[in-house]
Amino acid sequence: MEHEITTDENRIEVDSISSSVNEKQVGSDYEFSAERTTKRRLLIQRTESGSTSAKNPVYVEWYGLNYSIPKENTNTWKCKKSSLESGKTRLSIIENIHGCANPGEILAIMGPSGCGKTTLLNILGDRVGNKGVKGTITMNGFKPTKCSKRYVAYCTQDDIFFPEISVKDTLGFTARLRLPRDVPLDDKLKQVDATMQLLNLTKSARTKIGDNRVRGVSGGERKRVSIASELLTDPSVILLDEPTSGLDSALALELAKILKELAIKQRKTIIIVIHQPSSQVFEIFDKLMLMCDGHMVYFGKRANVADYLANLGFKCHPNYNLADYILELLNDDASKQKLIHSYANQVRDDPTGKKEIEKYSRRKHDNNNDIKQAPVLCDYGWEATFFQQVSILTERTFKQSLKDILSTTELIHTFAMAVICCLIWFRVPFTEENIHDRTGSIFFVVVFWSFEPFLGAVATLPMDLVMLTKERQSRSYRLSAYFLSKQIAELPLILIKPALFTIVVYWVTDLLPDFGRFMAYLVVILLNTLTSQGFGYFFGASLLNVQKSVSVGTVFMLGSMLLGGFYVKNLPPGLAWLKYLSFVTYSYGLNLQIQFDTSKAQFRCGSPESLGMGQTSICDLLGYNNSIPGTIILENERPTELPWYINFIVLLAVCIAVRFVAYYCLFKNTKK
Ligand SMILES: Nc1ncnc2c1ncn2[C@@H]1O[C@H](COP(=O)(O)OP(=O)(O)OP(=O)(O)O)[C@@H](O)[C@H]1O
Repeated sequence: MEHEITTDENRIEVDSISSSVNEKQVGSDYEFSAERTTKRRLLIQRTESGSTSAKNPVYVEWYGLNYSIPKENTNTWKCKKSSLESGKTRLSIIENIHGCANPGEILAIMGPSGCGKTTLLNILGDRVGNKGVKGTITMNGFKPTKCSKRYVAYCTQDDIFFPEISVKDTLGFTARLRLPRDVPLDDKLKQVDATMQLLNLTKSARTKIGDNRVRGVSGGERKRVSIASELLTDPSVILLDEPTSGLDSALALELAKILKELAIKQRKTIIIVIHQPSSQVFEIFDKLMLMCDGHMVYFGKRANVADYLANLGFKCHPNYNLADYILELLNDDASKQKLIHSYANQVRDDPTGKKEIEKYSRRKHDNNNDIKQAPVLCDYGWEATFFQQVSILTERTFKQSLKDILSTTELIHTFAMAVICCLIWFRVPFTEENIHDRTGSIFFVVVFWSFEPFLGAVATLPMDLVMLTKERQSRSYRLSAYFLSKQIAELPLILIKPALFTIVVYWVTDLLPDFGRFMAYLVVILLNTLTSQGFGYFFGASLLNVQKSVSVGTVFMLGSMLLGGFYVKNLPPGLAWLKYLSFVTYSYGLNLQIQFDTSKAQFRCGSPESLGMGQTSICDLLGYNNSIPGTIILENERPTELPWYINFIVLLAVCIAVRFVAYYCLFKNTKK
């Protein structure tokens, strides 16, 4: 044994455990040795003195917790009864749960799959809202507030990250957003390095996180990044949902030891949901809560569980892993019923479990009266100022969106469309018979740069939602900072493709050879791109579902295209106003004005042969000898009579307004 760590309740010989594990695990990418143990200890000690959690330990207690969800078409008597009581059929997910977790300890929650462990953790981490939740949760004896939630870190079962960002950057952004604002940036980055070393992530620091589309770090490394990003913020309470899944046994044990040392040295309160811990990991836990079918089966010291079970007639063989044995019992119908009833019987005089947890909570017994009786307070509403939030999030969004918006596939796609347009409309002559080709190319480019940015934007908000929710729940930043940074970061990226496309296609298809007109045409295409991107954000924010927003948004875009003035010149009587609702009308109208409303636009008169059967030349009709002025064509082609500046102002106003509406929808939809 190298060293002993003493808690108030029991002595845990953390390092004696390590000696029984193979020093070098075959197939593991992990250095597991005495050297590693020393390193871990040094890293934790280095942060020990400056630890926020050490200064703000938090005692978490909960009692009488119930959670139910609406359920339709159920025939069970239980649901019928609750239906009568509440006027609604409800399904109970967890019932009458109580427990407590003290600073310096690890509480493990175990039970078979689907028994309600994650639900309980979600409730403790305030991730389910108030609907359907009954019971009391306290932090240092007070109800949790927005402020106290900042002291709670929740490491979810699913690791949620931006796939294109590297491990180090991911942790760096978290540190900059969530570490106290008075900590200098250098120290925040040092903290990132220390946390990466602690979780052995230094080797993969520059590797992107990845996902099922992008190859990145391994599953175990991603899990460690997830844990690192929570540990980094130095929380007083850490909730971890299956942190060891995807880790090999050596890594799982090392992680358990890191958590144990953090708990003891930094006075952290750790609650961990775990499926099947090895016996060494199991030994590290201080308290244990067993659940089955939404009920409690045991709450108390981990060291006492074997005796508790033995007294009920379930004696574990000394050579058998106790954790495995417990799960076997909880998966067996007869034994689980006995265990549920025994526990219910034990607390029958204490229906909410309040008295029971007083036995185990050290809140009233620990020495520091100031802390244990105080609510959890914080100095600022947010760790980073609004402008810091915007700048950090802009940098992060830019890094991620750069790979999404300007990916090779996207660039090839734009290049291919430019080639097709150049081939189809190569040097369209300024002749009467080619007027339709010219207006067709103008319309197509407007429509292309409506659909392309729309489809790119419509999915981003629903896809960011999980990350947004996770980070907003830990009060990392304001929603307005997120939305503003998204606009700033994506603005230059979204404009690059239409700009390149227009530069090439404009000159190859031989639109009006006038630089000023070209620039005006380009500005309209870019403004049109931003407007349709804004509509993408709007549909994404209002429906927050990729499939639904794409479906509804596509109908809107097709409607805008049909009303844009190219396909239908004369709408049915009474419906002519509809064209003013389409932003394409304004962009297309503007570009027609740019191309035709000038004396430079002259179109050679066509002959009866070149115009085709039955076509009468405009020159013959209006008495032009050689060429038709563009203004005459504009009269016939343009979708509205509006002057160019009105078209421009309306397009600009729609572009800005739709973003405000999108933000409002996002705000409404993400508000609890
Ligand atoms: N919002 C919900 N809607 C429908 N069912 C739900 C909801 N929340 C929880 N449940 C159900 O409640 C039960 C408990 O779920 P929970 O995720 O808490 O289980 P668990 O013990 O964490 O399982 P696992 O170990 O497999 O993750 C499951 O049967 C789940 O399907």
